[in-house]
Amino acid sequence: MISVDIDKQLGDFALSVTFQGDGGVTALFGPSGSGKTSVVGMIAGLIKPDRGRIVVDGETVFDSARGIHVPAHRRRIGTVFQDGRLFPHLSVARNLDYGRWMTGLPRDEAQYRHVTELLDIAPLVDRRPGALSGGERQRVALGRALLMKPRLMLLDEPLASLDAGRKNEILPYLVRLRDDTKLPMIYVSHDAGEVKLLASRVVLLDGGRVVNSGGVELLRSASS
Ligand SMILES: Nc1ncnc2c1ncn2[C@@H]1O[C@H](COP(=O)(O)OP(=O)(O)OP(=O)(O)O)[C@@H](O)[C@H]1O
Repeated sequence: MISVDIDKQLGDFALSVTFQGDGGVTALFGPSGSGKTSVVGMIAGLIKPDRGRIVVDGETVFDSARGIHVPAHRRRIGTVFQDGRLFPHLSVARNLDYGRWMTGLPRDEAQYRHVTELLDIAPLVDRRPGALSGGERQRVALGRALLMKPRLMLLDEPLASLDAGRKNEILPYLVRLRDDTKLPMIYVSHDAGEVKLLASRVVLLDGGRVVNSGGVELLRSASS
């Protein structure tokens, strides 16, 4: 489903990462500074690797040897960051529509209804992000990513900015999203509990390298 083999020098930090993800949730797990966000940025198309290859759903989106670097908005990858990154001056409805519009897709009313119901965000559509709780903002960010009909979801610590109560409020939505959409996902976290709940595969990163990969049982011996 996704295959990553990339090298990138970021200042003094050398990143060299190879892994494959299946159709389920693949967690990128590792301590702060291990390179998780940089890997996400390269899969999303926001950072260009120095060398390597990234294949998503059978399409090569980056290949240094063949000079392929598909721009981020053409990768059909839904990305959700820790802080949601909603546009503060746009209503929730317009935020939701943004990803779809950017990718040039026609509006799909049935999908819009389904996604807003799945995430319980229909009652929020007239508000601006400033009038939402942190958890509501993340649900809108998830909805915006889903509405661009991605073939892969990249979730970069989507719960990290939330307190424990809000985390527990959002986790069931992530489980629902995983089970309902069946979209492959890359889930970045340094919270072993979240990863055990959501992921089917774990890729352990440390110092810009993959130090192990396999099932969630790997987390028994890993520190968070
Ligand atoms: N543009 C850059 N220039 C120089 N160094 C960078 C750059 N981007 C990232 N780095 C360094 O690369 C390393 C990995 O950073 P990255 O944000 O990918 O780690 P992370 O595992 O996501 O960390 P965290 O869990 O704290 O978000 C860090 O040492 C960081 O300082």
